[in-house]
Amino acid sequence: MDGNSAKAIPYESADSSGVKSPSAVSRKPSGDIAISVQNVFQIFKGHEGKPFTAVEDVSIDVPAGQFLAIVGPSGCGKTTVLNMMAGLVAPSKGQVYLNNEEVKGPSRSMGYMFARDALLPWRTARDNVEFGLELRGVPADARRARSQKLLKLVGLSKFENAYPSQLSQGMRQRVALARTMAIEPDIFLLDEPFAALDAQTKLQLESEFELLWQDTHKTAVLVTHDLDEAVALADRILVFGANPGRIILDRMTNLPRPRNVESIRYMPEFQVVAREIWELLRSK
Ligand SMILES: Nc1ncnc2c1ncn2[C@@H]1O[C@H](COP(=O)(O)OP(=O)(O)OP(=O)(O)O)[C@@H](O)[C@H]1O
Repeated sequence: MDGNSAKAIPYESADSSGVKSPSAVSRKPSGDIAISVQNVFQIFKGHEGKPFTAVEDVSIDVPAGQFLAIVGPSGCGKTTVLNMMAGLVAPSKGQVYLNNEEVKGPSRSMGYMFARDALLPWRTARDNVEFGLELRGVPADARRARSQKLLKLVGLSKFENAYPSQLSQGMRQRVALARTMAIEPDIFLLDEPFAALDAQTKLQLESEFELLWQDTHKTAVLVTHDLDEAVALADRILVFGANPGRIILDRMTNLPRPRNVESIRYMPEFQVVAREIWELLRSK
C-alpha cells in the first residue's frame, strides 16, 4: 500500500503491549553499506486508534551493488519497510541510513518505482522519461539523448511521442521503468514494479530490467509477491513473516551472473532456493 500519508506513532508513545523492548544502539554503517536499516519498528494507528505494530525490530544491511528482494504474505510490512528506506515514512523507532547518511526524507540518490506507476497524462512518453532530468536541470540535448537511448532499450522508440492514454499498461510500465532508470539513481527501490502486467510482458520487462541492471550493478531492493521473480532477479532474499512484520529468513541465492531471467528458472539451483522459500511461507 502507499504509505505516503502514513502517520507513524513514535515508539515511546505507543502502547507497549506486544512491542519488544528496543534491542540495540544505532551505529553508523561502514563504507560499503548502501542501505542500513537498524532495529526499526513501525507502529500505526489501527482500529479504534489502538497502536498496531506493522514492523517489529527489523535490521537489514544492504551492501552497495547488491540486489535484494523482499517477499512475504500480504500485510507483513514489505512496503512499509521500503517506504522507510525511501524516507516516505519515518520509523516509530530505529534508524535508516542511505549511503551512511541518516534518512530524514526522500533522497535524490534513489529511484522509487511502484506497481502502477502513474505517468503524467499530459506529457508524451519521451517527456515523461525526461521529467526527473528536467527537475535536475539536465540540458535539453542531454535529456533527449538519454530518453531516446532508454526508450530504445525498453522497446518503445516508435512510441516516444505517444501519450500515456495511447499506451497499454505494459507500455506505460516500460515508460515508468525508463523514467526511473533515466535519473541514474544509486539505489533502486521497486515496489511490485511488474505486478500489473500479463505473464509474458512481465517476463520481458524483468529481462529488460535485469539487462539494464547488469550494466550498472546499482543497489536494488525489490518488493514482490512473486517468488520466482524474486529468485530470478535478486542476489539475496529476505522473507518476512506477518503479525508483526519481521524477518524470518535471510538467504543469499548464490545463482550465477550474468543470468537470463527466463532460463535460470529451469536450473536446479533455482528450484532449490524457490522450494525452500515456498515451503517456509507455506508452513507459516
Ligand atoms: N498508513 C497506515 N496506517 C495504518 N496501517 C497501515 C498503514 N500502512 C500500512 N498499514 C498496515 O501495516 C501493515 C503492513 O502493510 P504493508 O503495506 O507494509 O504490507 P505489505 O507486506 O507490503 O502488504 P502487500 O503485500 O499486501 O502490499 C498492514 O496491516 C497494513 O494494513
